[in-house]
Amino acid sequence: MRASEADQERDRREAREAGEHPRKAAVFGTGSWGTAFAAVLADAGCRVTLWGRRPEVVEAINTTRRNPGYHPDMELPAGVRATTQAAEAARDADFTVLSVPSQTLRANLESWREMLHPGTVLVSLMKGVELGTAKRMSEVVEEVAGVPAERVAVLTGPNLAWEIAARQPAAAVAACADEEAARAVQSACHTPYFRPYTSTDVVGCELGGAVKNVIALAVGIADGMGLGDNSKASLITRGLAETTRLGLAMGAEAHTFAGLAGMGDLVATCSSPLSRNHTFGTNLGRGMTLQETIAVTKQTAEGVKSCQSVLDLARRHGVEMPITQTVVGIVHEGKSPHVALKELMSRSAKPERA
Ligand SMILES: NC(=O)C1=CN([C@@H]2O[C@H](COP(=O)(O)OP(=O)(O)OC[C@H]3O[C@@H](n4cnc5c(N)ncnc54)[C@H](O)[C@@H]3O)[C@@H](O)[C@H]2O)C=CC1
Ligand SMILES: O=C(CO)COP(=O)(O)O
Repeated sequence: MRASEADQERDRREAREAGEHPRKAAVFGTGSWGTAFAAVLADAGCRVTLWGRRPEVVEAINTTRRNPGYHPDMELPAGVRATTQAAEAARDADFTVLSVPSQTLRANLESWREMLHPGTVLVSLMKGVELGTAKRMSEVVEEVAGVPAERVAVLTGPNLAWEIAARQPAAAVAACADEEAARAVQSACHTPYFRPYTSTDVVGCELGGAVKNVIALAVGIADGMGLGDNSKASLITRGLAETTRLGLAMGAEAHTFAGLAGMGDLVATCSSPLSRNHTFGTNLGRGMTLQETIAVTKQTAEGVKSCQSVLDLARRHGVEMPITQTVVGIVHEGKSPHVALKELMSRSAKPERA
């Protein structure tokens, strides 16, 4: 047993001996990340109830300890059980973890809000911005659940679900306006392979997660067009610059974008064939139409919708986001990647700055 495992086992034993109950987490969403994160929480010592809307998925999890559609090779720990009953999942939960597609959060949470355990900390795993309102997920949670910012946390970082499900080492950020709540989330999901740091910069952490999906679409498009590593590195670097520019205009802290929620997640997502956003972009860059690309995409690629709300935020805050604008042009306005690239490269010359 490694030192940190031994420490954690000792903490759990001491907690049991002190008569403390194991922490309970409800995870709403049995997709790729909800399922993998449920395993992280259970590995960290939480009792976890997963809510899923599809009875056959819930049944498979409870009878085979596997979620065949998303993680056929991962055996879920004994501490995870699933239900289709939201009230059952939410009951007594110290942490209520939300992992449904961002654009469905508002409607889902409206139906769950009466069931939430009083005092629960709501934790968003989602990396999108709501269409129309341009609200970040934590803002939607506060508004719909009627809870203060001090009880709404965000868990983000370079966390491709398949790698976490394989228990490969990764770091993350647990962010909340209330540092103590951020620490509670950190402790609830800290395992020998999953190392969360804390932050109070919720705005920066959420923007890092949402905008990297848009930049990953751009990098995927470039890959699909057959462009090489210089193009990719330029998009990643200038993508981070425009993310930081938006973040600063919205009150985020600059260093967040150099950290796991910014640079870390951007690099992971833009480099990985596991990324749904990157793959979506690659298909577009290879010449598939939007409809063909949507048809072959089986999971949530948040950047496809959120590129519009990110651009909306940029306009509201008077910030230039040329890569985001280019992605919106290709994905939603039928612009050819070749024309869009030419336009991006022919912008006026500028000094390099964030
Ligand atoms: N998969 C990953 O590697 C990571 C994903 N995320 C974020 O986590 C969030 C969830 O993503 P994934 O689990 O990967 O997506 P997914 O596409 O794998 O799963 C989405 C889940 O939501 C369910 N769902 C779809 N529409 C719904 C609706 N209207 N109401 C209720 N449930 C609905 C699906 O049945 C599925 O269980 C996204 O915001 C994503 O950006 C964050 C980090 C890593
Ligand atoms: O957020 C992710 C990794 O941190 C997953 O990225 P995709 O949604 O593009 O698969």
